[in-house]
Amino acid sequence: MKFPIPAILIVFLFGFVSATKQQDPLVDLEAISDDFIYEIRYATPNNFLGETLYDCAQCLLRPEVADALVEANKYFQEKGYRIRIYDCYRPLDVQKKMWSKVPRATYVGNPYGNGSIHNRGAAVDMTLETLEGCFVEMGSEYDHFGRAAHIDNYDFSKEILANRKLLFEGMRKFGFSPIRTEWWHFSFRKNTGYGVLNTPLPCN
Ligand SMILES: C[C@@H](N)C(=O)N[C@H](C)C(=O)O
Ligand SMILES: [Zn+2]
Repeated sequence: MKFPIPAILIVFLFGFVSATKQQDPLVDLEAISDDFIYEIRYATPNNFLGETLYDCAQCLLRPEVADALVEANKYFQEKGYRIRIYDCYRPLDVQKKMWSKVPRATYVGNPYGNGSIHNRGAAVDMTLETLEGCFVEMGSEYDHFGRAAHIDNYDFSKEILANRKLLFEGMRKFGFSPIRTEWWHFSFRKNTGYGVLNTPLPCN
């Protein structure tokens, strides 16, 4: 099949621009919006490893992922909720520590395989709370690695199922997909196009 030269050039340029864009540096979510609540668990010992893994509590994401999350948060705010962030970008070395404790790809991305979408700055772990700061029950604790966290488990009260529905529907509208085994984890679309990073969080 023959393509005219300008068409080939346009396809090439589009590919180049979008590949470059996907390697854009990470942005700090707090610098672009004041409307999130942060509880970065891996910056505290209150996590499944029981140790502090980050030197500071920051939510870094690829720019287009951060922008989409801001839009998702606006959507939830209109409904009386807001996003509480548990984790964003995660350096590959931290992923290795997690894997040494839980080497199960259903719950922790394999750092010796494709890595985690968190390592690419394109995933977020989060929940919802009301605008008054009240807890919204999702059926399990964050990082509970078991059936109570699975999104295809419907063995919950109507209230919990409604809360999960709100969460998943809202996130999907803005390009985020959940994973089957963790209700709190959302990966942004086209996520494997972003490179894996191992830069520590730039704490000042
Ligand atoms: C460890 C947990 N919070 C998580 O993010 N798991 C997914 C599968 C990941 O590591 O990418
Ligand atoms: Zn996650």
